[in-house]
Amino acid sequence: MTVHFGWFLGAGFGVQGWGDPTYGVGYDWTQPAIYQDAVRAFEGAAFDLLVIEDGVAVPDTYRGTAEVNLAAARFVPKHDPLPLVPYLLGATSRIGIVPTLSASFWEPYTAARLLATLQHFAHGRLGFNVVTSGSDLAAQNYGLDKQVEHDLRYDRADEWVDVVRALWRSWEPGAVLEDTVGGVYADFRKVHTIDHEGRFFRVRGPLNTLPPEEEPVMVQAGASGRGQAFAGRHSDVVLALASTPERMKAHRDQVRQAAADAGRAPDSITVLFVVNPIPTANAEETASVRAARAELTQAAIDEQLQSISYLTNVDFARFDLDAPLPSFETNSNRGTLENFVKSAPAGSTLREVLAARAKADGLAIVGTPTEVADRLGELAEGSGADGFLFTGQVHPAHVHRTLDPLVPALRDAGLLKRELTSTTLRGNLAAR
Ligand SMILES: Cc1cc2nc3c(=O)[nH]c(=O)nc-3n(C[C@H](O)[C@H](O)[C@H](O)COP(=O)(O)O)c2cc1C
Repeated sequence: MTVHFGWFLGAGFGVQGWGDPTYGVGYDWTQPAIYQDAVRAFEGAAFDLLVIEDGVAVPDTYRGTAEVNLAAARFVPKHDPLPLVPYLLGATSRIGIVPTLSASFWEPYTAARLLATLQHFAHGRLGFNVVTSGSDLAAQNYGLDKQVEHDLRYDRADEWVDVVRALWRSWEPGAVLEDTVGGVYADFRKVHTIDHEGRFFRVRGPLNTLPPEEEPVMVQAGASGRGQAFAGRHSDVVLALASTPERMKAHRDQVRQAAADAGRAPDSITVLFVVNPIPTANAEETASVRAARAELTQAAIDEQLQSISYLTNVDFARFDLDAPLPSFETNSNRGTLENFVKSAPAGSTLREVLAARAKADGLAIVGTPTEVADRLGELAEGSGADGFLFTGQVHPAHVHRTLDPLVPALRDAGLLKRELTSTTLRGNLAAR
């Protein structure tokens, strides 16, 4: 049986290919062209969607400085993904395009209007990845001293989604008459205020543009219990990280239970796992790729620590690498911290955690194209996963190094469909 495939652009609309020997050769990451080339390749491969990550801060949590992040172009610089969307839509005709929006920093009215406009351009191919933005640094760009409490962010996001959808429904179907004889563009009886007065938002409505015929697909990646409850209530698609069939199954079961708890059909949510396939030519290359990835150099330590520091708002430079990692809580990405800590047995030192993460393939699936396809087949079968998002930058060489060998192997394995049968994202997600 085929499953869904897509691409998660983890670097966002940011620097692509820094560190690769061909960085910047014949392309400019600040311009739309390489993203258009990449999305054409994804559509040609019959991938259902492209998700574009986003964040709104320059990380300087690790060692109290932005030095490592700026030197390695990690999380920064990054363009706003929304202006890229029309370029990607213009380059394609079937694949879904999913930019990220923050329910913590966007007014629901602004989001509802912007997404409605883009969905008209997209003819049903738009999605939106809703995040609650755990970073204190981001909060400080929006007038706060620090980010509001974790679960409260999701309470606010719940109301945010309700308001966005109420605005999309503020025009009844059939409101637009375009009656040129009678001189009536739209029927005022079918366009309603929403008069929302909630805990976090006051919005009168109605939306001052036409709602799209098909509402954009809501995507979400919360991993904590509260994050999953939010997804269970509202999401069409859930993105998740897990590397074994058992963990994938557990995560998927939790999300489906959250949907049931919210009175929705569990099948109404498509759960996609993010993986990093690394196709190799043979066993020898597989071994050397694994060995290189397992080496805990200072650069590799910095790479792991800058990332976990930013994602948890905690400077990991303050922990002794050779002492057991103390237990602590984060108000930021709870699920991310839990995954990090669980990478090694309880009581492990920070260095042991980092080493275990470097050594384990994690999200990486290293092997020949057939081995990668077989592994994805096992993961899908063992977990019931609805599909996978490949993560990686859209450096042109990287896209082709990944897709050219893997697409035929995935098709041979019966996992990847040959074409997108629908012209809408909902339609493609409903088809297998
Ligand atoms: C695949 C994936 C993609 C994500 N994309 C973003 C993103 O673009 N921007 C962002 O601020 N957070 C992003 N997140 C973070 C999640 O929205 C969420 O905060 C995180 O998984 C922790 O879950 P929790 O908030 O329930 O604790 C992503 C997480 C995952 C697993």
